[in-house]
Amino acid sequence: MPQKIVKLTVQDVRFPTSLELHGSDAMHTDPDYSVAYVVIETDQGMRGYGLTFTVGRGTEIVVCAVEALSALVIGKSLEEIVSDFRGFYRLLSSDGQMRWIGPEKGVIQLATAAVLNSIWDLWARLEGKPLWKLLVDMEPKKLISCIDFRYITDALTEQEALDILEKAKEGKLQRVDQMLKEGYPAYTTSCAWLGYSDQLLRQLCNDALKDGWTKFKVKVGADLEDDIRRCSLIRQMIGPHNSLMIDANQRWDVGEAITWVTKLAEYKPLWIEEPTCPDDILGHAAISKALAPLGIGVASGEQCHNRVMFKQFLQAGALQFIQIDSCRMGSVNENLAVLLMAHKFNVPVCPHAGGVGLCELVQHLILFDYISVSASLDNRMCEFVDHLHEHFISPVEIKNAHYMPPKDPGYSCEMKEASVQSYQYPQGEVWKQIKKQKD
Ligand SMILES: C[C@H](O)[C@@H](O)[C@@H](O)[C@H](O)C(=O)O
Ligand SMILES: [Mg+2]
Repeated sequence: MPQKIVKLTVQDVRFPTSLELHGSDAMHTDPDYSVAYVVIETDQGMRGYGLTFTVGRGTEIVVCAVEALSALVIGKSLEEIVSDFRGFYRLLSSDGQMRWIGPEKGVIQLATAAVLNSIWDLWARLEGKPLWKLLVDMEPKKLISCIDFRYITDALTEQEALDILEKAKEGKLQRVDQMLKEGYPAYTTSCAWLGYSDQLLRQLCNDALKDGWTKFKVKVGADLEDDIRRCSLIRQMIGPHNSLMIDANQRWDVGEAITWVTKLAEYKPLWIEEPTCPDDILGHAAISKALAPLGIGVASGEQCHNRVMFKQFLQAGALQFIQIDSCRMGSVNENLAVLLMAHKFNVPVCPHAGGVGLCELVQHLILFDYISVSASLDNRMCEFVDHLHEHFISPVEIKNAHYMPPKDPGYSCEMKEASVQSYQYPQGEVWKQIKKQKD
């Protein structure tokens, strides 16, 4: 019996993380981690859950965009959608009256991600598999049929994508077993948000070392003296062999990025993340070239709009680490394209995660990448941030600094009903209290 989607709801759910400066960086000094939370329902009572991550006030705009897209979803059956998923992706991303406000970028692409994430979740639930397993078990031809190759065939053809997936069939079962036993390597960003005091940073870093973390990311970019002090402190605590990454969240101009990072080179960062404007492909290429002799790579992607931008970053040799994001681009469909392109260009994928639900979602994609695409763990790791997992029905499981593969069917982003109620903006209890205290 086909599952016809008869309902789509979207909610504005915000967490007051700015109160303790969790998530703060050189550009987002007081973020309230938020989601546009989507629930779709079929005529047979099945549900799919999806979300996109946003920050604070921006959420209400994303919610409007999801509402605008909902008419394209309601009335379709899941079978109809997944039998031509490429076509459905195009329907959402190329709607003649809405593509003007994108195309495939910004608010409308965040909304597309939320909607498509809920469809992938529903599909995986109906197959009784966690999303990563749905992808891993899917025949290459079917996987390819989910990807829109428009604008990327000069970098990756369908045939090349198929060949990559066919080739990676070798050793796949062993890699599934390995992941189930060991999990996928992770790094932590939780210790060193920009707004944290040195004392807190020290304490969190100490705890993380005790918990077996070996890779740490530090926020930089607002004040050079602060950065020198914080990087030196962390490097001293973690020792010479653990990894340190730094993240400027787009703070600098190109020349400034090169000078600033050169001054931090003695702390041996593996990468500088988002040194400049996320749209500046040639700028990133220039920074990469200047920092290569220092052994520092450039990473970016959490605010990279779409597969076309990633294509150009790869073609220009502008990034040494590709940071896919489960909610910024057009969901699994578009991320599959980027994983395959990154493989062709031989650039490791180290996903962006954190926020609300980003770890829950992206772990599926990186497991798929290892098992079915890259077959390598060299220079690869997935971000982890230890906030807000308690609001999810199937939260991530971290063991010994590794993501353990999720077992529950779906895409892991169903939230607890009580959390959605309390944190809904502005009517949730938590926000009412905050307002009362302010008044
Ligand atoms: C506002 C957010 O916390 C960002 O700072 C965060 O996503 C960050 O760039 C990261 O790499 O985790
Ligand atoms: Mg970042």
